[in-house]
Amino acid sequence: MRAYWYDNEAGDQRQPHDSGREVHAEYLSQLGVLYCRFADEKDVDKLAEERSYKNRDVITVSPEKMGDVYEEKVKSFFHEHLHEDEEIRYIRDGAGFFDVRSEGDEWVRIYLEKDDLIILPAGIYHRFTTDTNNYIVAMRLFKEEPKWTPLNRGPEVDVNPFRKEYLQTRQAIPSQ
Ligand SMILES: CSCCC(=O)/C(O)=C/O
Ligand SMILES: [Fe+2]
Repeated sequence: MRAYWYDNEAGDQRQPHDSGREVHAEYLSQLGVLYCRFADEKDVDKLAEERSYKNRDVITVSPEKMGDVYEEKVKSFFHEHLHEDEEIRYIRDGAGFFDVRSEGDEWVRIYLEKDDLIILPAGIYHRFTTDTNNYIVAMRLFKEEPKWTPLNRGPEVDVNPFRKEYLQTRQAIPSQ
């Protein structure tokens, strides 16, 4: 895992867009974003049990696996959105970028590779993209049935109760 401020330069989303300004895991945790490195899948079983995650699936995001819909899918993952549940992703192969909004509404880019696990809190605005290798395999954990429900950023979603709850719990974040 490596986290840094996104450079906001135009260009391919799959490029690193690395401003060179690093972000530490402690700051991510202030945003409610938790990171772990698990070499053993049993550690994920334990985490799933502790947090009452009953279901999981494995998604491969690549042109080989997805065919014609790959570009469309990557575009939809990169559209800024939130979920009403936590997003837990455990990377099994390949790599990709999760971008999360900071308390000042800037993008923090988090690069994840095999054995990295991330937990994004409900209500945080974020987006995802593969890197230039166009290949990631991720385990997705679900409390209930496997389902991906993004709520794209907009005035209605800004006042979504899960968004408001997220902002309330993050009120005391000092800017970095
Ligand atoms: C690599 S998992 C696919 C992306 C995804 O599920 C998501 O919610 C991105 O924000
Ligand atoms: Fe998401």
